[in-house]
Amino acid sequence: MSATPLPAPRPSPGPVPGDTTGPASEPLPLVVRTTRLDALPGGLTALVDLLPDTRPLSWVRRGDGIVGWGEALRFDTFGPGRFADAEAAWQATLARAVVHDDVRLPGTGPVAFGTFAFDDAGPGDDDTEDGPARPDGSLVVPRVLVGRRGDVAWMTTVSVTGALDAVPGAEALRDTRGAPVVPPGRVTTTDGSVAAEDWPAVVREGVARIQAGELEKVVLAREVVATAERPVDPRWLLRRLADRYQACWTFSVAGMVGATPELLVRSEKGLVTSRVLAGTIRREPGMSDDDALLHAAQLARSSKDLEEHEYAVRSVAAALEPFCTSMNVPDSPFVLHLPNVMHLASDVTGVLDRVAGPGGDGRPGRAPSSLTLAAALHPSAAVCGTPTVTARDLIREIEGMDRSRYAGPVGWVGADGDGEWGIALRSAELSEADPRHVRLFAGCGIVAASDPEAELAESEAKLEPMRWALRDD
Ligand SMILES: C=C(O[C@@H]1C=C(C(=O)O)C=C[C@H]1O)C(=O)O
Repeated sequence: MSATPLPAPRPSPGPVPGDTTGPASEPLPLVVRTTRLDALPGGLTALVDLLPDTRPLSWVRRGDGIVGWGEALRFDTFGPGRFADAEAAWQATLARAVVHDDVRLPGTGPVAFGTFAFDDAGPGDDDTEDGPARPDGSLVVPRVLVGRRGDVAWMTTVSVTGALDAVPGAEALRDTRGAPVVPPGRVTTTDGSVAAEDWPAVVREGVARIQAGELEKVVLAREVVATAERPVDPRWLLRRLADRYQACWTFSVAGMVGATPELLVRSEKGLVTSRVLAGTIRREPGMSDDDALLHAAQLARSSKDLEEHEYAVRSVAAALEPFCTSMNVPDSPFVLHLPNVMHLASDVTGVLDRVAGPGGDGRPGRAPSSLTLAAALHPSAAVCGTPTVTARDLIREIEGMDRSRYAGPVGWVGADGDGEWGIALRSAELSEADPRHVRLFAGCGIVAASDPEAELAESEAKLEPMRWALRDD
């Protein structure tokens, strides 16, 4: 973190509660109401199928999760203060919110979806002639949210007029049928800022720096730019990803879309979980289950992958430790099977320490929010390297790409601070300037024994989910 003064969060030009009352008066409170929904259809894509427009909000896995649309409130933040400013804006909003929550589960009541840049200082920090740079952090409170957790489904509406909206429910849902989802048509892809054939040289440089003793691990990424025949509708991507990548969290926030297998942090009722991934083997198309098991066994024994994994687990455990009274860090990873790759995976868990009450009177206070935890865990060695600052500096020096929000936290936070934040991997950033353009990203953990050509092949395998999601078949 740098010591430069932080820019204040800039509220977006979207509807802000204060707008209706003029500049001098207090902003109107958000009025939030959650009611149970009795008849939500089931299935892996049932939630994302509800989304009525091309600015969807989503956090869905195996048919459970939350989706939202409309923008009751949005906060855009910039630079190294992007997390703290977003948290402050969220707390200020909650302090004025009026909440009727009949369901009381994680994801009910007020919820903000968020997406944050990987780097404290991306090349996009300066405003351009076309307008202000893309924000480094965005929190979006939808006008309507629908969620499901097992047998329970709910709908939340958020009013910015200071009064309750009409009673939400099945009728309101029927009204949400919006613009049809349009497939992207023919898609062509081209190299991003570093051509695929030049990328192994970047990896080779990373290996050389590691072998020279500058650092132990660095995660290097590349991008591919896709151009579609028609504007890319994020709902097209969400439907395909939610259906095929069931073990992943299918997300969409402010133009960042993907299906990530990596959970930076979930915080729920005092328990925190992080699913750490590092160490990868490709799963060839058409590979039999027996062959997949052989590959999995090979991965579980690979000392290079186990080393990469160990760095990532240690970084997460070290970042969580100050917040926890007890933790469980598995001794050895399991193998997570995905349609395109297999990963070494560890679920790190902990019990949150209740920080002292505001008056220092010894009464239990509020635990840190999931957003604060995500900020503390970011960037883990799974997406940056070890040691963190050396790896981050090397990424800035040799990667040759603006990561933007790729590999940054993406997810949601609720009123009590509970929430879920993934790492924006297997992801794409939709262009605001031209909705036919999409940047796809993939990166690989590099250690002393890494082979640059094998890493290029691994990055291709990690691009596969988004390449496939863009397909028009
Ligand atoms: C950086 C990415 O993935 C990360 C790197 C991995 C690896 O190098 O083995 C595995 C999972 C992720 O933590 C990516 O998908 O872009």
